Amino acid sequence: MIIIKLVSGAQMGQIDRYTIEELGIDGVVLMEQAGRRVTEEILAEYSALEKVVVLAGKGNNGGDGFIISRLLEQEGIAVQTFLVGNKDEITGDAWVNLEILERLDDQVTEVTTAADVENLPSDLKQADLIVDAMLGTGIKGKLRGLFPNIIDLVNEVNTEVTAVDIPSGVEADSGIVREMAVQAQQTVTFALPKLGLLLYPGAKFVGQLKVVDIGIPKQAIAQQEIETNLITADLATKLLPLRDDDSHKGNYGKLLLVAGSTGMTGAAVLTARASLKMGAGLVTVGIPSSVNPILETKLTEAMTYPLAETRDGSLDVGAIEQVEKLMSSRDVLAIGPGLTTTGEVTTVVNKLLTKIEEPVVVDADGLNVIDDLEILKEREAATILTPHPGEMSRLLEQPIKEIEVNRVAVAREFAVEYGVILVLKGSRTVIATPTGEVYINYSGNSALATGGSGDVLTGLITSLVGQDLAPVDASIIAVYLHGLAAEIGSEELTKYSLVPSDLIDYLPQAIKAIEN
Ligand SMILES: NC(=O)C1=CN([C@@H]2O[C@H](COP(=O)(O)OP(=O)(O)OC[C@H]3O[C@@H](n4cnc5c(N)ncnc54)[C@H](O)[C@@H]3O)[C@@H](O)[C@H]2O)[C@@H](O)CC1
Ligand SMILES: [K+]
Repeated sequence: MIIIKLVSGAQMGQIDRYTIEELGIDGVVLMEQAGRRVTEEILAEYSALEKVVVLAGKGNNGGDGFIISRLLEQEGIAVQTFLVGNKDEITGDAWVNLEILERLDDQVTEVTTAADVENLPSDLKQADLIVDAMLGTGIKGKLRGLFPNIIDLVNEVNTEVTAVDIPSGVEADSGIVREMAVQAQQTVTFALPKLGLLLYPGAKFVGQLKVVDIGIPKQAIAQQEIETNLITADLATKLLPLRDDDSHKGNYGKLLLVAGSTGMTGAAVLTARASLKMGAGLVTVGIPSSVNPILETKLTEAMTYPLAETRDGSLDVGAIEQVEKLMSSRDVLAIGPGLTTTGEVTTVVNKLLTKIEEPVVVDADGLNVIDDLEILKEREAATILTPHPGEMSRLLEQPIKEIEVNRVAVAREFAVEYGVILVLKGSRTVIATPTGEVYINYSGNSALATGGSGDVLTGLITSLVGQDLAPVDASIIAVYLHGLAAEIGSEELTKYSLVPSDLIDYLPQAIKAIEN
């Protein structure tokens, strides 16, 4: 599948409602499929189950749990079902399934008091598997009642857990975990992945994620406007530009990278090398003149251009005209890595953002010195901003924490408001477009959490924009390959030892993996 849509809890609810009310597929039928699919995944994963504990909540997630209890019993497995709540509080489809279970004489034990909770640990410990069907997409606010205690117990025992739809305690819309959530080894989710399964901190609790079809028709999904997509390998493959044998360097873009300053030439080198390795035609690095000789020795294929500088070795306003001139024969500008924020850098960056008529990628110090966001709205060519949460926090004048718990919404609102492509970095990088489309990246690991990896990403994005890719497509491929190179590289070098220049060395393997 090339595009995988990601849904919020509310969107999934709408899809369910449409399926039931407009299409007339009974909710009990959907629930039966849901329970059956989870049971199949459990049986496929665990071949020798003897004892299973199903923990059910009072909503439809619990209803799925009752079905799983019934189906596992039918397989000859000893199942104990606990309902966190009173039986007489159960309604609708969940009630139908609770009744069936009771008619089959499969006991459902109510857990309603602290004393009941104290009795749970021995059963949890003795089980081969716990099925978490307590809370699904219907969770609201802080965990109430006995849930915090029960979730603690589940996480303390050594028994493996399969979560139904979403680990209890994780919010489907955001991945927010208010105080705790069930730590699952496997999560079987219905129809479409929920955002909260991919976004941190929720993602940590999911274990292996399986998305199963429960018979919701495509039409019900199409009827929802879903603007959040998962970046898949297939999507990266589809977008990767082909290279024609009958081509020359002019076909692959002329890049100008304005980067580096005294003490930070490495940033310029990483950006330039990454852009070349991604296939750029011609790369020029504009750098404060006194450090130009360093770049000349560190870079072989790229050209360098000494720019006017102040006494401290950072850009001087004289660089504005120089860059404008250079850009008259270049296709794309990247500005920011290693520039520093001192002296006249602010004026240089802000002026260039208003003057340059080609696409611009702004990163690092380039982002830190934007003093008026309104100038972004006035640009006609594409602008790609690649902040990490700290830079985003400065741009928006909002605490990092608020950005971290709201990555998708923050990125989307900013991209729409200012008409830019926003690449909000972090585990699960979020790319948002001026029309409000969002792409979430799944590749990558903690090896990327080190100074310099952002410079590599900037090089990749700029390179692909230079190769005439739409800015959003360039960002999608770059972010995906960047993460994939980290995954491949850290297999050999470990997540500790992989450094950004290694990322560039592993880029060819990442490209090979997605090349058709
Ligand atoms: N709607 C449908 O047609 C289908 C829904 N399915 C299941 O239904 C689930 C959603 O069901 P519901 O909307 O009933 O919601 P849930 O079952 O996820 O949760 C609702 C229950 O949790 C309680 N609750 C909510 N927040 C709480 C908190 N913070 N602390 C303590 N208790 C809290 C509510 O009082 C209510 O009893 C999905 O996750 C999925 O598992 C599946 O059966 C497939 C079909
Ligand atoms: K659950």
